[in-house]
Formats: sequence, structure tokens, C-alpha cells
Amino acid sequence: MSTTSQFPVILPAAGIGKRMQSDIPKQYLVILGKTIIEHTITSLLSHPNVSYVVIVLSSNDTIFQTLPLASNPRVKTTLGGKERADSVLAGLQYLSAQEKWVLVHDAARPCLKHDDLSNLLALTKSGETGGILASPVRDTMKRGDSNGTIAHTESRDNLWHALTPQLFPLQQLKSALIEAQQKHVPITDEASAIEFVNQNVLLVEGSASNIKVTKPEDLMLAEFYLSQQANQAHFKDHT
Ligand SMILES: Nc1ccn([C@@H]2O[C@H](COP(=O)(O)OP(=O)(O)OP(=O)(O)O)[C@@H](O)[C@H]2O)c(=O)n1
Ligand SMILES: C[C@](O)(CO)[C@H](O)COP(=O)(O)O
Repeated sequence: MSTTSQFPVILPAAGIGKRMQSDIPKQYLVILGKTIIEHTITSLLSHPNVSYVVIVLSSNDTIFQTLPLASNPRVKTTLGGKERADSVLAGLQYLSAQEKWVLVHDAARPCLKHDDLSNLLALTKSGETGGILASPVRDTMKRGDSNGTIAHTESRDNLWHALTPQLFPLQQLKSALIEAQQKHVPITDEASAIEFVNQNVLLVEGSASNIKVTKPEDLMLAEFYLSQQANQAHFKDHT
């Protein structure tokens, strides 16, 4: 990917982190001396093909403006909504209609690797079909029933974990999200909106280390991956 193509990123960060059960929204928990959202934004802004990042905040947010990154001219903010999809749509509406492609990435995924983002962005070279980072499931998959017993074993073939970033043409994603919202279809990621309007989404294999910090036990795992990435960068700089 050349350094001349530049893409905006929408970063939904208006969630409360119910499953994390912390006193503050999980994106403001600190790992290795920095909040999770600062790790995420720093990793995005240091990629040569990212133009700027639109952070979608809750109207109750009092923390973001206190972070040094808040005054970075490549960091913009807007207000989100009740569900993640509402926040993403608010972010898309902030963008100029001149933008062709848009990336959407969770604030709560601080361990994104540049190589994975470059592989995803390579889709913009080959056509108009968007795609997502994803990782193949590894375990044997069971479908349970309402009694908590196994109904059957699901085939692992072609089964993937959906990750972010997700990359789509701006207008396609905006109209798919609006249509899903009007029809009250629950949307948990951008790809599901595009699937809802019967359009194709490509899968780009990404690292399983690109975890979403969701539950308390994920904090230690994110710390491990972030320190591994910092060590690798240090090693690169000294060889
Ligand atoms: N109304 C919402 C809900 C979620 N998000 C963002 O979407 C990303 C992924 O969502 P998730 O991990 O589910 O975050 P939360 O909604 O905060 O967590 P929980 O579901 O445990 O409450 C997070 O960066 C979160 O801040 C958002 O911008 N607006
Ligand atoms: C967008 C996402 O991170 C893809 O894995 C995810 O769908 C966010 O919401 P979830 O409720 O944690 O699945």
C-alpha cells in the first residue's frame, strides 16, 4: 500500500463497558501507562495510510478531553448513540461525502498490528468490495439448547471470528446502516449491515492477538500483546 492513499477511521468509543464491570468505561482503563483508547489511537495514527480518526464519544464522557491526544489535529470527535451501530452511523455522518472508503475500528481493540491493517487496505486496490479482519475459529464448536445441553457440534469449516477494523465504501456502509436501523435489525458489526442488504464482504485473515478488551481477564492478555509489540519495535530499532 503506497503512502499516498489515506483513509479516515471511525472509532466507536461511546460504550459503557458493562461486561468489564469497572467504575469507568473500559476504554479509559490503563495498560502499560496509557489508556486503552490511547494505545488504539496511537497505533492507527502511526500507520502511513490513516489520514485522521473520528472518535465517537458518549454525551456523558468527561475523560476524553483530558487526554493529551485530544488536541492532536488528526483526532476529531463527535457524539454517539445508544447502540454501537448508532455510534458508527454518527461517525459516518461526520465525514465529508468526498471520502470514498472508511475504516471502522473498536476503541477497545488496542493490539491492532500495522501489517494486518495494510492487508485489509489492500482490498481498495482490487475493487469496490469491502471486507473485515477476521480470524478462523480454533476450538470445536458446540451449539447449545435452552437447557444448557449440546444440541449438536457445529462444523468449524469456514467459521471465523469477526474482528475490526472493517473497511467499506462510505456511501454503501451509510445506506446499509440506515436501512437496518429503519427496519430495526440488530447490527453488531459493519459487515452485518452489508450482509443485511445482500452485498458481499471479503474476509481478510488477521492476528488473533487483535482482541477486544471485553471482560476483566482480557486486560492481562492485552498487556501481554502490547508489551510483545513494544519489544518487537525496540528490537527492530536496534538492529
Ligand atoms: N453505544 C455504543 C456501544 C459501544 N460502542 C463502542 O463499540 C466498541 C465495541 O463494543 P463493546 O465491546 O460491546 O463495548 P461496550 O458496549 O462498551 O461493552 P459492553 O457491551 O460490555 O457494555 C467499543 O469501543 C465501544 O465503546 C459505542 O461506540 N457506542
Ligand atoms: C464489532 C465487533 O468487535 C466485531 O467482533 C463486535 O461485534 C462488537 O460487539 P460484541 O457485542 O462484543 O460482539
